[in-house]
Amino acid sequence: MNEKKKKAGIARLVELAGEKKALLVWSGILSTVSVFLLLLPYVAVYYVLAELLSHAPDIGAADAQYLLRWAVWGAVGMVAGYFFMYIGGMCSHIAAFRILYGIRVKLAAHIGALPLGYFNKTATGKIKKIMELDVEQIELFIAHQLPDLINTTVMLAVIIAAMFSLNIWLALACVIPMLLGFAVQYSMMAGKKAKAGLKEYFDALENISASSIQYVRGMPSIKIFGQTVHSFQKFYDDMVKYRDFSVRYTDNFQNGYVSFKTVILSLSTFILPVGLFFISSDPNNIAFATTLMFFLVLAPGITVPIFKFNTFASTLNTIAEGVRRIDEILEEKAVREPEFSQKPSAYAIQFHDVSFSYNSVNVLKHINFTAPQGKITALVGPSGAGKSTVAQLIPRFWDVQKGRITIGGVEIQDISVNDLMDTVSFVFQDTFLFADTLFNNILAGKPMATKEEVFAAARAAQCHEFIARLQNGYDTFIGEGGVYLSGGEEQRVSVARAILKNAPILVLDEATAYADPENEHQMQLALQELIKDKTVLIIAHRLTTIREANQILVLQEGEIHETGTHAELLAHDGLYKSMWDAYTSSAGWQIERLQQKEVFA
Ligand SMILES: Nc1ncnc2c1ncn2[C@@H]1O[C@H](COP(=O)(O)OP(=O)(O)OP(=O)(O)O)[C@@H](O)[C@H]1O
Repeated sequence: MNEKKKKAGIARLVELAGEKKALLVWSGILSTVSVFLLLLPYVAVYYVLAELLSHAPDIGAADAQYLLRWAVWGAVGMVAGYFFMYIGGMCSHIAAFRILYGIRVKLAAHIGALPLGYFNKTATGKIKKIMELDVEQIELFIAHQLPDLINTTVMLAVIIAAMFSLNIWLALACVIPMLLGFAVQYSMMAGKKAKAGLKEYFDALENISASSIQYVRGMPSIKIFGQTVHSFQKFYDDMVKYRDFSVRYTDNFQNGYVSFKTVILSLSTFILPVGLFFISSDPNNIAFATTLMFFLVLAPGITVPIFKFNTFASTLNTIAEGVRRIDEILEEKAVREPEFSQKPSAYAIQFHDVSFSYNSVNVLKHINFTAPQGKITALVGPSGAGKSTVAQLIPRFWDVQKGRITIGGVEIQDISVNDLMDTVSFVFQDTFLFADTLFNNILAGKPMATKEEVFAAARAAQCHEFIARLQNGYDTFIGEGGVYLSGGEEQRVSVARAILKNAPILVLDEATAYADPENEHQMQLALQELIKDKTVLIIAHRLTTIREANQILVLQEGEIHETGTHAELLAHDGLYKSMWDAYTSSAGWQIERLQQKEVFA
């Protein structure tokens, strides 16, 4: 009930800016000072006009000194105004980059604390767009538009006040059309329809960002199947949607904007008839003629701040939407950390009646098993049975909804995320290597490791030889601009990383998937080194790789269907036996080759 009202838009942006807003205040003050200075040339024009018109029949009688003095004041105002504007701009730029940095660090820290399950592929594009584009928009706004907003508001207020103090009728002739123009624009840019349109615009951009990442990643498949961009339906649809939306959006606002622009550019047209009406009734009123001329000079000058002001309505909406999306990430629930981390002293993994659903689709039902310390437990089963989900629950990709998972008797939610990550090593099917040297890629397993430790891990993972053959050895750069490794080589590098990390629990999810028969043997040697004395949970479709496991859990439709050793399960003649028969008949020739290799090894 007492929940603090959530701030939005600029107010939330200022909140996000935190203590860095002092510079923003300075920028605002300096901008305001510059406005007053930049108005000096207008004041000079007014007094010069007054002096000249008061000597209308004989302009040569005007006080030249007086005119010169005002001309100098006008010039001084202009130079000083630009100087203050420059300093104000510097302040706002420094503030903007600091705030930008602060927001990115905050986002990065929060993203780092999110459960690993959050990072599915769609989220990647979305996060990328928010961290790059939305944050960038905020930088532009703070550096340029916020000082302009202050500057323009003050300038308009002062000019309008001056107009009314000079002549109320001429001021009304100028201000009424201006207000009407704004009203039309505001109703279009700040109305519900515009906000909905903006949301649609941001969604369209996020979709394009996400689907373009998928498009680029999926390029090999698209090429192999000889298809075109049109065939990658999602990307194509998103681009069409964006195009149609942009045309519609522009079309909606075009009428309003053109009317607004026409009115503002023709302010003199409204001032002139009113002025002429008054002059006709009192032709000798020099003071009024001076004021009228001043209004006519001022009218084109005032259009610049008016146009700037006009863009703010849409900018404010854009910023509000950007800030909302940044908050969407910041509000994403981080992994809940225990108040006091308990470190397990033993490393058997136990699932106690665990059930789990993704978005209310139940994928694991009442899972109970123990993966004993120092032993190998294999998870097998048909595709979609829930094997990876079981494995991913251990390092808390997601938290279980029912039941408990313990390591050495300690519930995983009572172990701090850092300690849990130190306890568990993961080797995935899709290895992620950083765009860095091979040495640093292995070092990531234990950042404080010595060179010798890194080399020893690489030797144990059977990758030392191929690394040594590369021209730059361990200093070879991986990825863009460097060398590309085969899938099997990449997997061995990630095994080297895991060997270096030397965590007591090891989860291998299809870790040998990319190994061909030639390097499968090497991969097996690497894994044997890695799993020594560890609690190992291994998922493999190649059933030959898990024959020696101490226990095999057979999963089907989210339930443990059978448990036993390879021999026991074959004797049982159930699901495992039929999987084994299917596997060995389809892969028979490969097994023969591997067995031959094992004999000769
Ligand atoms: N992030 C996710 N969001 C929603 N559903 C998911 C997610 N990940 C997996 N699923 C679903 O959960 C079920 C189990 O998936 P899981 O990947 O655990 O199975 P698996 O046995 O490892 O399959 P495979 O052998 O094909 O890798 C599947 O129906 C899958 O579609």
